[in-house]
Amino acid sequence: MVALPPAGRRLFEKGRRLGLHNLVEVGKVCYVLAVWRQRDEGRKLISPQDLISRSPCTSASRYHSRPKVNQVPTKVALNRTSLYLHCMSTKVVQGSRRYGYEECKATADWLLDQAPVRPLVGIVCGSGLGGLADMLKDQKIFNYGDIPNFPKSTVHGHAGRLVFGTLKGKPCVCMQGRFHLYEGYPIQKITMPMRIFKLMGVKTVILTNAAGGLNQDYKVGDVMIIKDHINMPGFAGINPLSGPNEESFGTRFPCMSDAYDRKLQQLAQEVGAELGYSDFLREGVYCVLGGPSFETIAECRMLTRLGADAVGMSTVHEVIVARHCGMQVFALSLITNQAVMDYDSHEKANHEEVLQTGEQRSLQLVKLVSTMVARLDVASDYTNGEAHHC
Ligand SMILES: O=P(O)(O)O[C@H]1O[C@H](CO)[C@@H](O)[C@H]1O
Ligand SMILES: Nc1nc2[nH]cnc2c(=O)[nH]1
Repeated sequence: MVALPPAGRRLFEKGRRLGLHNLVEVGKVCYVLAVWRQRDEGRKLISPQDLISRSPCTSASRYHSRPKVNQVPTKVALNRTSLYLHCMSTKVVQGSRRYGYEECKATADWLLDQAPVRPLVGIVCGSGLGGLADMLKDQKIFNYGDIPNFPKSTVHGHAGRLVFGTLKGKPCVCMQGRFHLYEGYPIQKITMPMRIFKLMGVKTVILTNAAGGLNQDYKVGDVMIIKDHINMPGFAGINPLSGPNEESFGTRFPCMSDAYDRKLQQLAQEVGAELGYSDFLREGVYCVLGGPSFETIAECRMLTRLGADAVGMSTVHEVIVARHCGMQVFALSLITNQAVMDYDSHEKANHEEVLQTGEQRSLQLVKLVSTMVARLDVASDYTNGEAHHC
């Protein structure tokens, strides 16, 4: 065993504590930590691409005569001469920079390398609303479990697949399944896909969710255009932007009074009216709670008094992160159940009813969203028009 410099030794030990006994065989390696011997270089965390482009004669690249971009060296030799390399799982990296730019970039690059299109529109499917992804043409599907750094879906009704394709000619990416606080993931992790969307070139994010109707005028099956939100966990300091600000994504103190794009709300109203959906199309305020327990009667009454029209366990965290990095946001709630407000009621909120309502309204939601996407005025930063296709 060669003598490692202290920084390298600490990382090596940390990797072992995390169970990475054979670093050489860590499959989902996304980062390479290069510890340079030269004092003035210090410690550097670099992406595989950087490593490959910057140091063509490292032991890693020598081992794999010419590693492809995004192909992380699977075997790393340690040598005394100039460079010590360690392949680390993101677990190790998390300790210093949690779900930051580098991890998001590595995942975005990994996806773009294989995706058929550079998406301009990102869609998130709520509980039971995964059918939205089926409308994409020329699909390329990634299971979440195969995507570096991506969490896995654990909730019934969230398939756990990222689907690329085109919708009415617009390049899209669709999350067939999202992540929730109650699944036990850190809030930064559940919102990470928004930053990955951004880095892939997404301009507009369309989020859908299943929600309980608090507004007494709402009926099961109504579709609510979200015009504003109440971030209940945020009141307790649970906000995806807590911690050091990632300046490369956005400002420390992002504005939220314009979170939901007004023009897109208008477009949804117009499209809804044209499709004959006005009877069940609403506009209101969505309140997020942590879940997974549904609300008590007293909680529902309180939320109504606070001005919420619908309650759920998602979306708001994603919206905050999407707005922080400058994407345009539109969101819809499908009212899958009536929140129970009355002690005489025998109704009980349950996930089966949520999924069932999703299925029943699926067609109309698909039509509404796809017609909106067809009319979206999105343009790519990737200059010439053809660049949407990779
Ligand atoms: O918000 P989505 O993901 O649509 O799911 C909603 O439905 C589930 C409860 O039935 C909760 O996860 C709630 O947040
Ligand atoms: N918190 C919450 N989430 C939901 N998702 C679908 N229905 C509900 C509900 O009634 N309450």
